[in-house]
Amino acid sequence: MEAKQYVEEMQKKIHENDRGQVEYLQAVDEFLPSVEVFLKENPAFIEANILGILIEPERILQFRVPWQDDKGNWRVNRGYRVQYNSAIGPYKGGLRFHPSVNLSVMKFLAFEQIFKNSLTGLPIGGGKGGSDFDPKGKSDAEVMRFCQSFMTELQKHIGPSTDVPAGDIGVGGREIGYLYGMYKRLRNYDAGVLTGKPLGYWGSQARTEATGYGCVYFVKHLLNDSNDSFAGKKVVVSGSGNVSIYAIEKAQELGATVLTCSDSTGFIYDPDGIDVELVKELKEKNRERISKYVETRTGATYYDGQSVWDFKVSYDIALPCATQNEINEDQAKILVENGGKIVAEGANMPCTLEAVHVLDEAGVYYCPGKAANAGGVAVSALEMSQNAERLSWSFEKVDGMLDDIMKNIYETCRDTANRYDAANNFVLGANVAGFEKVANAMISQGLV
Ligand SMILES: NC(=O)C1=CN([C@@H]2O[C@H](COP(=O)(O)OP(=O)(O)OC[C@H]3O[C@@H](n4cnc5c(N)ncnc54)[C@H](OP(=O)(O)O)[C@@H]3O)[C@@H](O)[C@H]2O)C=CC1
Ligand SMILES: O=C(O)CCC(=O)C(=O)O
Repeated sequence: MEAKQYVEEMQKKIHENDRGQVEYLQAVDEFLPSVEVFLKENPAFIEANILGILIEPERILQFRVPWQDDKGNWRVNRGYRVQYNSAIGPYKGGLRFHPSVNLSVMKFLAFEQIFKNSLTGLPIGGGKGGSDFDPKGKSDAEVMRFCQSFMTELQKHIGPSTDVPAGDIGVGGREIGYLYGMYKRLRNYDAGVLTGKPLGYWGSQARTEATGYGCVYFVKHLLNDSNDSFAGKKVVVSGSGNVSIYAIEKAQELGATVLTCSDSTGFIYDPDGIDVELVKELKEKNRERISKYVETRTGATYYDGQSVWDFKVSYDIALPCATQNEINEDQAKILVENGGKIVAEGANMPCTLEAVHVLDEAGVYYCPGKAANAGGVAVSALEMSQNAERLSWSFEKVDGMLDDIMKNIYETCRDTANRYDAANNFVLGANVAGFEKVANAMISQGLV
């Protein structure tokens, strides 16, 4: 069968089988057409029906999570773990606690994680999990009881050599601590079962910073290719969580001015450059709304209920770091009109397919999340290595390794795109390079 026909048949089948799973189908629709060039050159993969097998998750777990709130009421949420592909290593990927979590969101994230993890060059397979539990507005005790109940079930399915969860939206050091404590109680000591652990007990230096820093390192290497740098650049960032904070910090350290940050209620415009220490205090420490920023920084403006991506202001680089589908087609047009030349995704799938098309047409360098935000999971894999050898490496060592890994990912995407006469098509580069390694591993293992 011809590669084109094979890919189209796969797309049709998945749309029939998983009707209504909007985010998941979007991720698949981005991926499948871009590996056609590779399959054309390698028909043996078509004969092995590699896509048909790869596209089916190895296992999907769904479970109930009962927990008691501070008033003694019993509540229940839905828990998930999608163990998508283990061809190159144990399932690896974060846990998301957010009311928007459903099976489609979990599957899209786990699917993208397969190729992201492959791109890191480290031995990690793809998985993702989470719950529709909303930690916002809950007391520490409520979050703790939820995490303990969640782990009571999840522990049956994970382990340092089988599946190693970490954080994502709504899951930071506090949640990882509660989850780890419960795992340890039920299964005895196993430091490597979760990553993103606090530094006091088996966490890795630079894991907190890794996704945001890594995203900026990816862009740094892209800029280096044309003898350019972050110095003097204007940057817009969305979100004010883990990824955003450290993307802002590193971009400013490299000489850029970051003009914006946001949360789900509105955004901040600070023409003098975002005060990242203030954002850390508000969001990481006090769990406040970002609107509080302007109480301290009076030169900044808060735009209530509005998106950064509707804002008209001149900038060079956009780093969407909040959530999926935050930039639609119209907003991509505004981004281009604003002068944006590079979009690097700190978040997973923050641009719709239509938005990506607008950016491509305008010649914007579009760096997809599975490449640009791979620094977080890469340092998670380094945390696993440190846990296994019962050692802790220095911040400088881990940060240096992160920079090298991001350079390697950037060059792999660039060179793979060039190999298929698709210069600067980092979607093709990331998908083909990530896929090739996983597909080869699956075939050599007998496609089981
Ligand atoms: N943490 C990591 O290591 C990695 C994270 N990512 C991705 O980066 C993104 C951000 O994750 P992370 O920083 O860890 O998460 P956090 O929970 O730390 O922060 C998320 C930020 O995004 C905002 N946000 C979340 N959902 C929405 C929404 N529906 N609309 C508008 N704003 C929203 C939040 O605002 P509010 O506080 O109001 O909810 C918050 O500012 C996600 O796409 C995640 O999958 C990718 C790779 C690794
Ligand atoms: O650190 C990890 O294992 C997971 C990070 C993650 O969830 C992601 O890359 O989207």
